[in-house]
Formats: sequence, C-alpha cells, structure tokens
Amino acid sequence: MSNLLPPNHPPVPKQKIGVVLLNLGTPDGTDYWSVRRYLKEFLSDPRVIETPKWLWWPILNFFILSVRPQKAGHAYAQIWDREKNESPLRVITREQTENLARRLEGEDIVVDFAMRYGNPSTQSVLEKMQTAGCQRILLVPLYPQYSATTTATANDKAFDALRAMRWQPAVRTAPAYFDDPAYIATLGNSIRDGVAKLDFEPDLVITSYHGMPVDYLKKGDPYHCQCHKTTRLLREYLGWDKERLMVTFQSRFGPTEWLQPYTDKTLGELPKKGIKKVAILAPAFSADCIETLEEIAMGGKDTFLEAGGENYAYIPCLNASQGGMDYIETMVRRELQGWV
Ligand SMILES: C=CC1=C(C)c2cc3[nH]c(cc4nc(cc5[nH]c(cc1n2)c(C)c5CCC(=O)O)C(CCC(=O)O)=C4C)c(C)c3C=C
Ligand SMILES: [Fe+2]
Ligand SMILES: [Fe+2]
Repeated sequence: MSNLLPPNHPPVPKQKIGVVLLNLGTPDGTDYWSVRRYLKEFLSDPRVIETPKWLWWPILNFFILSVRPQKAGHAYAQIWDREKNESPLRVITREQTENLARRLEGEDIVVDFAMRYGNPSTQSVLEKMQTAGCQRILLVPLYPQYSATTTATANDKAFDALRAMRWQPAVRTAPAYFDDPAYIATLGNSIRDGVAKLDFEPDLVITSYHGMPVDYLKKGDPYHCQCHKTTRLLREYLGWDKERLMVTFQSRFGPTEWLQPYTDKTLGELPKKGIKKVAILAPAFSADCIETLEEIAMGGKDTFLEAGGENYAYIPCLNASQGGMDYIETMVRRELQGWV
C-alpha cells in the first residue's frame, strides 16, 4: 500500500485493534521522592479528592506530602518485588498483559497495560498504540466494581490523551464486571479452593473492599452497592449464609467517615465475639498490591492475632492465575465483539 502513496505522504500502518488493561498505578521505587511523586499525582486527582482545590492544595503539599511518602515508602518496601525491583501491582499487571497477549495472538490485536498514575502512563501507551496502527481501542479498567474514583478517572485519563490526537482511534470502554456470572464463578472457585487448602476451618470469610468516603455514596457513586452485590452473588454461588461471608471496607484515608464496617476495626472485635478463625480476600482488586499485601495479609493478621484470634489466612487476588486469566480473556473477547 505504501508504494501507492504520493511522495512525502506520512506512513499509513496496517490497521490493528488495541486492548489496554488499565490499573491504578504505583510508585517507581520505595524512596521518598518516588512515592511522593506518585502520591502527589494520585491525591491531586479531583475524582479522588473532592475537597475544593484552594483548601486541599495546602493540606496536601504542606502536611500530607511531608509525612505520608515516608510512611507509605516503608510499607511498599515490605512488599516490593526485589528480583524485578518493582511494585507487585505493576509486576502482576504486566503478567496479566503478557498472558492475555499470548491468548489473543494471531488476531492482529495489540495488548498493553497503562496506569492512571505513574508509569507506564496512559498517554504514552495510547500514543504507542496509535502509532502502531490501532484504529480501534478497547479500554479495560481492571476494577470489578465501578467507582468514579477508579473506573471513571482511568477512562478520563485515556480520553484526555485522545483529545490531543489528530487521527483519533475509535474507542470502547469495558464495563464493571461485579455481577458477571463468569466473574462470580471465578472468584467463588478461588474462595472455595483457597479455603480447602487451609489447615483450619474458618469460622468466617471476609470480603474486604477498598473503602471510600460515605459522602461519595450519598452523591451517587454506585461502588458500595456493587460491592454488596458481588458478595451476595458469591454467597449464592457458594451456597453459604450471611454468617459465613461478610462485607467490610478497608484503607480508610483522612478524618471523614468512610464506608463501614471498617476492616481493621472488625478484625479487632471478632475474637471477642468468639470468631477466632478467619479467611479474608479483597475482591475490589484485580491484582495484589500494597492495600492487599501490606494492609490485609500482614497488618490485618497482626490486628486479628493481637486481639485474640487464632488462625488468619489471606486468599490472594485472581492476579494472573489460570481462572483469573480465563475470565479476563472471556470478558475481553465479549467486549471486542463486532471488531474481531
Ligand atoms: C484518598 C482517597 C482514596 C480513595 C477514594 C480510593 C479509592 C480506591 N482505591 C482503589 C484501589 C487502590 N488504591 C491503592 C492505593 C491507595 N489508595 C489511596 C487513597 C484512595 N483510594 C492511597 C493514598 C493509596 C496509596 C497507598 C497509601 O498511601 O496508602 C492501590 C494500590 C497501589 C499500589 O501501589 O499498590 C489500589 C489498587 C480502589 C479499588 C478504590 C475504590 C473505591
Ligand atoms: Fe485507593
Ligand atoms: Fe449501596
């Protein structure tokens, strides 16, 4: 085709389809400046912090960014993948991407991943795809439950990048999958297998979701309802009752009220109620990260055992497991219908 083009015509690449897995992002290192750069970008996002900018800017820059990077850097250091010198969230997202690329090989589909904050940036990945000839791009925010603080801001960032393109690709966004029967079956099987592998029988299994200010729920963010629905559907899939599988919310940030019950407070109270053997998982996350590994697998265990608990086990996220990847492939193929 290119030899039919007039002289000085820009190259026209072969048409392809792009699939971009979108996740939150993570620092490039555990040092103060790497963590600070990441937190500054994250906590300056008005989809995440809705406090008016004139009020939030001094709080963020003079208070939060002077202490939190050090504290968070220490937490990241405890879970850092030292072999790859990378945060688990990025290591796992890359594994998911490479695995999906192998599954879609031979179909002229380019698969990549991008982060909302930090690297690889959404803009750089979309520019790379456009240059490679992707005239149709499927954006896949890897958040099972929709929230403006995660899904919407990931899509916003992608559309910001498209705004600067002369030849803009056609774009689709994959919807949240909190109630997709195939997702529920995958997660349900992972719970059943995770519990079967334990050397104790849990009195209770906790689904601990990332929290959010209650105010965002009141303003219409459906995240809270979607978390509850995921757990209700899991109960139905597993044939368990309410006493066996409960919902909590973790990772509270700042002084305002967040969704309740809080995971840490619940773990501290359960042993007094006679619940001494617990398994816990984090279904708001498609990949293990600081919030699951350091806060739940490590910190949650300390809280529970110090309060008199006897056994505590963390069931990992779906990550790049066979079941997790089967689900991502199914969902991506469904969302690509009509394009391939
Ligand atoms: C400040 C408000 C925050 C809201 C609202 C929020 C929502 C939210 N976040 C996730 C997923 C992840 N969050 C992660 C880290 C993280 N989250 C916040 C704050 C809010 N999140 C902070 C400040 C941090 C950084 C770590 C810390 O300083 O505590 C991560 C992990 C990133 C990693 O590098 O491993 C994920 C993933 C969801 C699903 C969500 C929905 C309501
Ligand atoms: Fe978060
Ligand atoms: Fe709700």
